[in-house]
Order: sequence, then structure tokens, then C-alpha cells
Amino acid sequence: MSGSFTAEPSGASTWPAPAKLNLMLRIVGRRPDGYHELQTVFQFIDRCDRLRFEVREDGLINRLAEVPGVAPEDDLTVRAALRLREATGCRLGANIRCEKQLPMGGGLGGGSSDAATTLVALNRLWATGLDEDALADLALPLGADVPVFVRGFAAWGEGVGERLVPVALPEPWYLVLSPPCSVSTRDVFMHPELTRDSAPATLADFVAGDVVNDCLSVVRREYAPVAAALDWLSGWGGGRLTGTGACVFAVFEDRADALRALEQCPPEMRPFVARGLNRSPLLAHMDTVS
Ligand SMILES: C[C@](O)(CO)[C@H](O)COP(=O)(O)OP(=O)(O)OC[C@H]1O[C@@H](n2ccc(N)nc2=O)[C@H](O)[C@@H]1O
Ligand SMILES: Nc1ncnc2c1ncn2[C@@H]1O[C@H](COP(=O)(O)OP(=O)(O)OP(=O)(O)O)[C@@H](O)[C@H]1O
Repeated sequence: MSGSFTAEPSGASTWPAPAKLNLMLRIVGRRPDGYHELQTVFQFIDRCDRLRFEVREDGLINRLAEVPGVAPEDDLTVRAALRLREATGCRLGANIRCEKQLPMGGGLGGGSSDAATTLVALNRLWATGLDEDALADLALPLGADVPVFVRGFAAWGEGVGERLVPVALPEPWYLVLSPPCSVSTRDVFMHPELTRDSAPATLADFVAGDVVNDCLSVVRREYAPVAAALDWLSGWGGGRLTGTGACVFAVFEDRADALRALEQCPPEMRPFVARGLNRSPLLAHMDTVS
């Protein structure tokens, strides 16, 4: 997959921003600032937004493609670029074109991944030389999911998802359904009936099959299209919610079985099949440009 994200003769280059799945998600507490303490397992999938960067000598950060409903100054790619420039004192700028493939408000972390790819790509293209830890520190204030995309390995995550321990997981095929609704992460975390006091678990519990997502019951109740998608997946071994949704997924050992389920899935659930990856396509791309 990384072969399609190559440097271009014009000096521009195209970089992948992959999606993630939360294979489980427990909410084990709440911090004084209102953010929730989580335990989660992140894995990447080979479904990506594509970001094209062109270095500018004049210092301007220019967004070249609209992201529906997102003003340029709120765009996570622009915010990430400004943050990197401010942190390093770099005087260069960039044209950024984001070709969205990932649904927004889907729990696939598309916006967060776009931000992470911007940090990693511009750190390279501007030669600002920050190491991975420094980039992850810059990433966290942009969003709780941004650090895992900067680090680029499947992980057991704690805190708000910034305390990450790499994990080697099976890399199965997933059938992902993107039901026709957008879920606000903030609204789910604000919901009065959200479970906020789950008992902490361990990676061993997850491996033994404890794949609870504490957001599930609230999201199922509030978003009928998500409930319908989960009901449909119950015929295929059961569905899970990623993050706060709206996307749900089922796990398949064999690609052929995932494709069979895909064929039968109602198109309004916007299904696709993707491969689980323990190493992000962003890191794979970095290998090709170093
Ligand atoms: C649900 C997950 O996707 C799981 O990976 C993430 O925890 C969410 O990460 P994210 O989308 O990057 O979230 P952020 O942009 O940081 O936060 C969006 C909003 O969700 C709430 N929020 C988020 C993460 C968290 N651990 N506790 C929260 O209460 C906060 O109200 C915040 O204002
Ligand atoms: N480049 C961008 N791409 C997508 N969303 C962006 C971008 N920049 C800012 N946003 C904002 O971030 C919000 C969350 O987008 P995102 O696609 O990451 O949702 P999500 O998949 O539910 O994420 P998560 O799993 O991290 O909660 C969007 O609704 C949008 O307002």
C-alpha cells in the first residue's frame, strides 16, 4: 500500500493518514478537567486519507482542499502545521491538500490521523528534526487520539490514550460499517448515563476475549443507524463499536469470508473490508522516503 504514496516530481509528496479501530474501550474514571480516563486497544487498518504536501518558502500554511464543515483555521492539518512551526521556529510554510476517504465522526480517528501525518511529514519536509517523543507531545493537545498515530504502532492505551504500550496482535480482516450518521465524541462523553467507573482490566483480559466498549449502550440508544448496523453484524459473529462510533466492525480470519459478508451488507451502511495492521502505513511510508 505504501508504494502509492511516493514523492512527486513537482516537489510535492503524498502521505497516508490511516484509520484506527478501538478493539476495546473501558472508561475507568474521569479527570478533574472532565476528560475521561480510558483503557483501550488501538490497531490501524489499511484504509487511509491521503495528504499532499508542498513546501512553501514564504511561511504560509495553505489548505488547498475543503473539508466539509471544517473552517481552515479549525482544520487539524492546519493546526498541526502551525503547532510544529511555532515549536521549532521554522520559517517555511506548506500547501496541504487532504483527500478524505475516512468518514468524519466515525470513530476511525480520521481527523486525528490527518493531524499526526501532518506533524510527521512536515517534520521531515521542513527538516525540523523533532524526535518521536517531541512530536507525540505536540500531538496530544490537538486531540487524544493524535499521539497513537504519531507513534504508529498498535498499542494498549491508558490515560486519555497517550500512555501507549506497543502490542503484537493478530492482523485479521475487518468488515467496517459506517452507518449514515455522525457521532459527536464530546456528546457521548458528556452523556449522563455513560458508564464511567469500569473496573480496570489488563491486556490479558482483552486477549481472553474481554472486548467491551463502555460507550456502546449510550451510542446504541441515541443513534438508531448505529443500532441497525450492530444488529446486522450480529448475524456475522457480532459487531463492536470503534471509539464513540459511528463505525462498527466485525472480525474475520479470512479475507474471503469478510468479502462474502461485504457483498450482503446493505449499501446504506457504507461497508468496506480492511486489514488490521500493527504498524501504521505512515511508518511504512517513512521508510520509503528516508
Ligand atoms: C474515543 C476515542 O476516539 C478513543 O480512541 C478518543 O478518546 C477520542 O479522541 P479525540 O476524538 O481525539 O478526542 P478529543 O478531540 O481530544 O476530545 C473531544 C471531546 O471528547 C471528550 N473526551 C475526549 C477524550 C477523553 N478521553 N475524554 C473526554 O471526555 C472531551 O469532552 C473533548 O472535548
Ligand atoms: N482534517 C480533518 N478531517 C476530519 N475532521 C476534522 C479535520 N479537522 C478538524 N476536524 C474536526 O474533527 C472532528 C472529528 O473528526 P474525526 O474524523 O477525527 O472523527 P472521529 O473519527 O469520530 O474521531 P475519534 O475517533 O478520534 O473520535 C470532525 O467532526 C471535524 O469537526
